[in-house]
Amino acid sequence: MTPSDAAPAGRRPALPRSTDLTTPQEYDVTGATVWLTGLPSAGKTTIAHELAARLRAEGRRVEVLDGDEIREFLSAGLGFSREDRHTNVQRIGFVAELLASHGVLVLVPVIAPYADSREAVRKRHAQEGTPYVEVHVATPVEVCSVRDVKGLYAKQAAGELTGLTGVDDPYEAPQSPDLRIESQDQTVAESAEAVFVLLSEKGLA
Ligand SMILES: Nc1ncnc2c1ncn2[C@@H]1O[C@H](COP(=O)(O)OS(=O)(=O)O)[C@@H](OP(=O)(O)O)[C@H]1O
Ligand SMILES: Nc1ncnc2c1ncn2[C@@H]1O[C@H](COP(=O)(O)OP(=O)(O)O)[C@@H](O)[C@H]1O
Repeated sequence: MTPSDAAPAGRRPALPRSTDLTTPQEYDVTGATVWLTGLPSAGKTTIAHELAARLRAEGRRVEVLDGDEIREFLSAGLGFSREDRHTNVQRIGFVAELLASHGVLVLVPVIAPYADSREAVRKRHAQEGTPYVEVHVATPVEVCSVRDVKGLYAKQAAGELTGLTGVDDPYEAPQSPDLRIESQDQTVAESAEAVFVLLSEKGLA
């Protein structure tokens, strides 16, 4: 590596400028992690997929790191204790940052209930110089429990499940997210559009 190739402190080296990449856009484009935090049934997954479709239509490379899929593979064996949730969130944050550092827009619809876990992910991104955006899907628990997409609120109420985030397990709401979405007052398209506008304003979409 020559001195001119050296990366700024804390940043992994950029891809070398070589002729074997098909187009300059492949490495000039800025990636980012967009973390959608909120209660079960808040709308995180739905907004992520709506936004992903919109971004792909604009020609962006997008990955959705879905919480359920991650728990099936990368975080197989982890439960919902505070420690396991922290480990899960750090693993997802690690993968998200890697992808984002290579120009991918990474959408992460994962509860991430603890402020210190989210802060650690934000710090990792800052250390690597990778953009990180926090979106709080702030749907009230009363609305989430009526939606109850996976039947978890009903199970908790029936005594078949304990430790449900926002009911009998903590959810530490972000104090100053980059965006707060009140999904109970919006259509899915409006919620996704709000994130898209934010990304555009930040030069990330
Ligand atoms: N006890 C309890 N509390 C909260 N959520 C629960 C629980 N048990 C199962 N689930 C379902 O697990 C889905 C994935 O959780 P996450 O990986 O996003 O959670 S965490 O960030 O590790 O806390 C999460 O998905 P979403 O509903 O999409 O949020 C829940 O449906
Ligand atoms: N503005 C909105 N944004 C996102 N979801 C919404 C909105 N309005 C209604 N919904 C509905 O709420 C439910 C949210 O479910 P889901 O996306 O799986 O939540 P989560 O991933 O947060 O657990 C879906 O049935 C979705 O259609």
